Amino acid sequence: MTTRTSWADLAANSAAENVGVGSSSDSNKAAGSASGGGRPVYVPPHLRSRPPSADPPAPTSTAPASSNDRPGQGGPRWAAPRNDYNNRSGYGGGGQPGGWGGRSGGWDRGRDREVNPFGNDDDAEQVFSEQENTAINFDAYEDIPVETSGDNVPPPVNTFAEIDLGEALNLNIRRCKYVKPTPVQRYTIPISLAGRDLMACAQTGSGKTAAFCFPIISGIMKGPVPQKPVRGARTVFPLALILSPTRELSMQIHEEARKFSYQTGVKVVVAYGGAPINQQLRELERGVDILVATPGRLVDLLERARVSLQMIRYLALDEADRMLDMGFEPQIRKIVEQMDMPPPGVRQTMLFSATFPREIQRLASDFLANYIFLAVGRVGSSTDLIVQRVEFVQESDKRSHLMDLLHAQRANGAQGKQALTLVFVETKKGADSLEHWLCMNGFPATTIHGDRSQQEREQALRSFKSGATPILVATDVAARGLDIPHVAHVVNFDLPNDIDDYVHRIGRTGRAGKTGLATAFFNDNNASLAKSLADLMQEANQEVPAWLTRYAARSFGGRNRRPGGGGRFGGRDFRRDSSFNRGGSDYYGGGSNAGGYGGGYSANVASAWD
Ligand SMILES: Nc1ncnc2c1ncn2[C@@H]1O[C@H](COP(=O)(O)OP(=O)(O)OP(=O)(O)O)[C@@H](O)[C@H]1O
Repeated sequence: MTTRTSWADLAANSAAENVGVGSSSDSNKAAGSASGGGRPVYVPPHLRSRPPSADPPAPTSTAPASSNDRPGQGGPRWAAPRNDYNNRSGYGGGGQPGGWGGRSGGWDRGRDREVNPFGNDDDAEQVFSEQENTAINFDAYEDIPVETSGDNVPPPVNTFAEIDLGEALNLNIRRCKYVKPTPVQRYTIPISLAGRDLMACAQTGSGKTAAFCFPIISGIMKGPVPQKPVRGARTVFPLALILSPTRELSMQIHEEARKFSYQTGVKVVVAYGGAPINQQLRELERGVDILVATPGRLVDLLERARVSLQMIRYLALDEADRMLDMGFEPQIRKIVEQMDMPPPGVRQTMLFSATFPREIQRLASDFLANYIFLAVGRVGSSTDLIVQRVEFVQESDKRSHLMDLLHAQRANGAQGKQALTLVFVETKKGADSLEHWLCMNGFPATTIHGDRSQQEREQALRSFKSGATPILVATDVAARGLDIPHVAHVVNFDLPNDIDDYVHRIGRTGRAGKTGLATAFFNDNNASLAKSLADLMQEANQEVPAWLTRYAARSFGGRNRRPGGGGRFGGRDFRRDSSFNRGGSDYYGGGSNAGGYGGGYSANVASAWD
């Protein structure tokens, strides 16, 4: 069953492509803070922004300390690069008489100059610098199937230039070297700018982060200056809330959003668990327009009355299906429904994921008003770009099999090029023990899981990204959202129980138009996954081993079994399902924009989700 030769070729090709045709150099830093393998100690975002001593002093302000103050909005910030929002009342004089006006782009009140998030001091970059190529492979997306449904869906755009995002944001898009919008961006940005609620399902690695960040930043830039409600002096009132399920993903979104909002006057702050809350509180007090947070830490901040959601205009849930599954749903309901957030229809709500099971769509619809459903891509991941292999490996043989793969990868890997391998395991203990074993056998590995301290998690991620430790053993904490360039190979050492988790895991490679390789070890313990795995692979034009097909045919009753065959991925609006009986047109509005792809897809998704 071993396919060492062909596997090795694939790994080598994938490695070469991942290294040689890397994604944006900026994106390498996007995850955070986290890059910079040479740095011994993690420096939290707010400390990274400490002023150089030569910085000019912060301007004096006579304005009251409103947490939503946007520094610089009255002055040269708007004057220099942009002239498109000059006529907005409020962004200038108003309640902030010259308060921040003296600062050219990006001065932060009471402290220092806005640190340039594009600054290129990242060690991780140097490892790959020769090979960096910032272009996303759009050819891979040319004929991508797209479906929209809902009332009056705004038409998509083809270029960023067609959209009035504002000059400062456009400049940052160019700094990110985004030449044109990805398909999910082409559709979602006009929808969001039109003020519509949205449930968007698009493949892993296809640019969803920018898809929700751009309209939020642009909307805050253009929107009226908020009047801070009278409340506890230390309560802050963000205008936008972006929730994500893991700390590392929140950090990554924060870093991305900081780049997009550089010199726009829009202030982005992150709050997540495992890090000292006092530092985050201090950062919040300096002003926040967009708060990126994990649910647990946000609840803490809300209960301390240090954050109020009263002024929220935009709510985005990244990995929304995960945020609404059993683990997170109570917290999310508390945040969205039981605190002081404006209701659906008043705020604008955007939900994004690569997977959207029907049951979760139903739950999610509670948070939305007259929303548009968007599905980009045929399946729940850019699986055409990811070569998927599944090998039958008994539990007791997994380690030696992994060793074979790694040796083959090492032997066939492109000379001098560093390809990263991400190995998913079931348990935290299993992660530690596999990491130890790999290190003992001469393969530098590190691990990320929920039993490690936050500092250890961040250090592990930095070390992996930089290439210093090219193997990362992870639990599902690393399965979603993380955008790590140069991951050439994802190994499912232990397969997950849920096919959606598999989709997200393999999506850590093959991102932004690049190809990748995913290998799964399958044995009897995974029998319940056989059917959905075989269906997924078939749908993505992958070679399905005959033995897996036989397992699939035998697997009855597994939780992932999808009777009716065919696809099961999130490309269908549950409101269009015949079993959805809540008022039909009332609810769904009937305006379907489905199109752009043929019956195959529709037929497949029609049988989705039993
Ligand atoms: N328009 C664009 N042009 C070029 N690169 C882009 C563009 N938009 C996004 N990217 C890059 O594509 C990569 C993937 O983007 P992102 O992390 O937002 O994917 P995602 O859809 O959220 O994936 P996941 O489902 O895994 O969370 C990032 O490195 C990002 O910088």
